[in-house]
Amino acid sequence: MASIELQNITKIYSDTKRKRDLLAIDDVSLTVERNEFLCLLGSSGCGKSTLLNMIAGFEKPTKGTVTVGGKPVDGPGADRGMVFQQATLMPWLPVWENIAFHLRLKGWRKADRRAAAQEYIDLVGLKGFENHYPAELSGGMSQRVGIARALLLNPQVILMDEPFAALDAQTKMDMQEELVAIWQKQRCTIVFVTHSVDEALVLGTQVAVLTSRPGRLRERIELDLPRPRDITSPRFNDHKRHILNLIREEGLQQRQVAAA
Ligand SMILES: Nc1ncnc2c1ncn2[C@@H]1O[C@H](COP(=O)(O)OP(=O)(O)OP(=O)(O)O)[C@@H](O)[C@H]1O
Repeated sequence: MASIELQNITKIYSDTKRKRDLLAIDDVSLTVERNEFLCLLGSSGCGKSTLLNMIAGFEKPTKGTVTVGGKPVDGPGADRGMVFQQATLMPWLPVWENIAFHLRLKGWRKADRRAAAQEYIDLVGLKGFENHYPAELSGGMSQRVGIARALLLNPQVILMDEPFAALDAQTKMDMQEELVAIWQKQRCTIVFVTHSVDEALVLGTQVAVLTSRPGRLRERIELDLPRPRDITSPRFNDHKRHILNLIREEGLQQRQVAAA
């Protein structure tokens, strides 16, 4: 059974201030198989976050259906973990309590929460920082906490919305490598939003390229590249050239529409 299925998804936002509707997503159908790492790629405003938020259950499609593990999505659920661009940690709680926060809501005892958190603290490389507070962490460390928090409930699916966008180049590369290692170890399905072609090619098993607004599925590309990815290899660059051409065509079409 597919992990995620989007069937003929359309999303229209009502812009009440300007008294008009905005077609954000137009008839997108997409299947994500179990253990796949799908990168959603497209220009700013093409609807990547909107699609992700519909899988998360934060937004409802205007038309179409979203199912995860065969069940229709009708709101957020523990089967889907979410990682945002900013880690949104609770500043008054130490690292381990931030990671195990869901367990606190479920009424787990402190010692059990602490033990459950440790496994994920080790997994994301935060050993030694268990009792640090968010203000004492770097951007990359905060994102590690966010990833550990999402993994703790052992979700089928992890949804990531540009989680490394605010990090410096070196930390970003390190985090990408770590994320691939975690994904290989945990065997979960990841949908990862990015506007970086390189990031999509380094991470994904597949890339879904969206058109400029309204977001439609322009092309889905299977990445048959060995890991770790060699960003200088001819095959990597063939994919990159192809995707950049698609994005360039999109930009051109958008400018022609705007000028008409
Ligand atoms: N809650 C909302 N109400 C109204 N319009 C919205 C809402 N959320 C998003 N939009 C609009 O829908 C379109 C798609 O937005 P979305 O954030 O999904 O794009 P994106 O591809 O993730 O962009 P970016 O890469 O810049 O984050 C945009 O035009 C945006 O203004």
